[in-house]
Amino acid sequence: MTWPLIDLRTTPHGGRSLFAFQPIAQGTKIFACEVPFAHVIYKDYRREVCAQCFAYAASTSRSIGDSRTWSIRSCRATAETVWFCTDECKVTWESGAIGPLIADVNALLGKAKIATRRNSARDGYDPILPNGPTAQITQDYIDKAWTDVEDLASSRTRLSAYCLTMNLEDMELEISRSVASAIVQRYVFDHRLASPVVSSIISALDPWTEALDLQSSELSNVSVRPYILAAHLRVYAFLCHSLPKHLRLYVPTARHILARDTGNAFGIWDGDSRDEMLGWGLWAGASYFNHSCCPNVKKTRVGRAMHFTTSRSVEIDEELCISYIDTDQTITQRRRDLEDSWFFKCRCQRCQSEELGEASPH
Ligand SMILES: C[S@@+](CC[C@H](N)C(=O)[O-])C[C@H]1O[C@@H](n2cnc3c(N)ncnc32)[C@H](O)[C@@H]1O
Repeated sequence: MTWPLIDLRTTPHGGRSLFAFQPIAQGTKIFACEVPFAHVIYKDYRREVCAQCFAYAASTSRSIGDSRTWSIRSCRATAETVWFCTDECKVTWESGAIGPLIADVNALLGKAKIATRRNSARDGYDPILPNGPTAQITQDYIDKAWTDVEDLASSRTRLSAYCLTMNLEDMELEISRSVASAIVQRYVFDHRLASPVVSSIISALDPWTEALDLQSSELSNVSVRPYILAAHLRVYAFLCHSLPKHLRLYVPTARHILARDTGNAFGIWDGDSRDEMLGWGLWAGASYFNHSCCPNVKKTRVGRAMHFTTSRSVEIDEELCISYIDTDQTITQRRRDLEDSWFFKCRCQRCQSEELGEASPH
């Protein structure tokens, strides 16, 4: 699928961004990404979220007493049980190559996590970090930590010893599942078990290459939240230890996926009201949209797909932006949200003119 109305260009203010190739009327669908390249639904929501279309059971229950979980399920001996909103979703999921393989892998990861619980005395220190967790964060420090964990993973004996006492946390298991879902997709495409759903912005790229082409936020993320590095190293070690051999080959790419997850992934929400975040996903092509505090594009999740529609008419060569945050806030709150969670200073037109207003004498 090609998208003739949009064009990827480099900006002076925010890396690459999408622009209008021609004037576009309000309400036009300019891009859709049919499936997430990596995703996870949080453990607590798995019975309530359809594994095929991500429909949330509680959104459809009309009165008190209505069931808030789905009852149609797929349970194969080798796989994690998953639930569906309709028989149609179940049939679609079961006839695809990717969903059942991800469920198989998730069953393995769930069992492997239980084995890591044997030592529950981690108390904040993890030998996987070089020089302890308080060292200054630089790119060299991060690179050294990754070299060390790759070295650990090169010996099955040392890796097993480490993993059996690592006490992987629940959120680290969720991150592992998300990375594993990308690895399964790569495996399926490489072995031609299914054709990739190509909905690329850069049409020559397959979804895997496109995901790895996204901007990395590794250094900014780890600098703001140093504990993320230890979590990512544990996820890497855990995946090297737990995945079957044919998938383990792809684990070296985990660092690149993890570096691109924060800063590019979208939350999977229950609906427009965004009361509950059910998990997250990486819709690779969709992450080329920059942010604006006065956006002209609206992002909507339609089942597994992300659709992008103009929210007003757009002129030729105008930048096409969504909003990453609540834009009803003041410039100070917006800046704080973008800098804390997205690690950048917003250079959109609204922020620039509000900045000038702040600077000018009253
Ligand atoms: C999801 S990516 C968007 C695509 C990205 N520009 C690229 O080249 O891959 C988000 C990153 O784009 C940049 N960005 C997005 N919106 C911006 C804005 N309004 N002002 C400055 N930088 C922005 C920031 O570096 C941010 O971390």
